[in-house]
Amino acid sequence: MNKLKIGTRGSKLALRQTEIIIENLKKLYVDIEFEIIQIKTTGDKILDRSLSKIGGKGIFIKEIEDALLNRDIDIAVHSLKDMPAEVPEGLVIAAYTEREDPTDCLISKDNMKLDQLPRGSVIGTSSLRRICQLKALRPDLEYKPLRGNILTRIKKLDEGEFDAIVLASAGLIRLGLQNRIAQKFEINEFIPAVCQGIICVEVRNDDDEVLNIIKAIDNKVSRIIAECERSFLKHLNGSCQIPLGAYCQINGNELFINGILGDSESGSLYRDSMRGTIEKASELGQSLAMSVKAKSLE
Ligand SMILES: NCc1[nH]cc(CCC(=O)O)c1CC(=O)O
Repeated sequence: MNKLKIGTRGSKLALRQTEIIIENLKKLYVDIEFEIIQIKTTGDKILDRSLSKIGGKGIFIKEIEDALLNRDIDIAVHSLKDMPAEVPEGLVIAAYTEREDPTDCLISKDNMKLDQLPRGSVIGTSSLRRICQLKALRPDLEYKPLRGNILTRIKKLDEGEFDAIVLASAGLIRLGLQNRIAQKFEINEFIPAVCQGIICVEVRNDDDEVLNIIKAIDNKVSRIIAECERSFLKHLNGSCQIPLGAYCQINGNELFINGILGDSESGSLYRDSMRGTIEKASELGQSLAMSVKAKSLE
């Protein structure tokens, strides 16, 4: 292998994340060349509707997976939180990165924190998970949809369309924009998206040569976190249409996962947590899914 073709979206964050993967690979393989191939996905093309309204799973992923299956690229780099729970036949996640800061954060006019925003302030976010959790803290604010890549969203805030917006801290940190963060939400009080902050590398599962190269940069802790949180996602049949979030922490052999399921109509939030050993990662994610589901049906 002398050249690796890497498929990615063309947003600044996607390209920075691809650079991170290349940096990790370059530490181990000095002779491999990298070619970056930018691919537009449905999520990049449709910008006037919420993800919850576009519907479907993997709208930032599908076209890149097709390129992988067609052998137009050798590997694909994705934000793991954008990946559906089921990976298509013929593909496999060969590596996860160390998790970047998993919190959600507030970016606001005059750097106001959530509890300093005047009643009626306009918050920009299209995420049902974020809206449910924000409404529980500030039912007196107004919530308006906001789509587009991170720089577009910050621009809309700066132009006065919103008083505050909520983003993943990881994306801002990766783009060197952490100085814009007014407040990071307390992680177990404001549960992140499943696998927020983790980047993954997807490969064809019959491509042994590439698989061997990529497996070398796999982070084993992130792999266990992904197994647990994505099992929670899978058993709730998760997509952008359902407000849900999970946060798994590993301490040695011990695993702790906190999860929420919301009801967009009523705004109710159902939460629970599970504790166990890392060998039971996927069972714990499943039990947690069953528990919050049962609470939501009570
Ligand atoms: N849905 C878009 C998306 N996918 C991953 C991230 C952030 C980076 C990450 O979670 O690793 C973002 C932007 C955001 O939610 O602010």
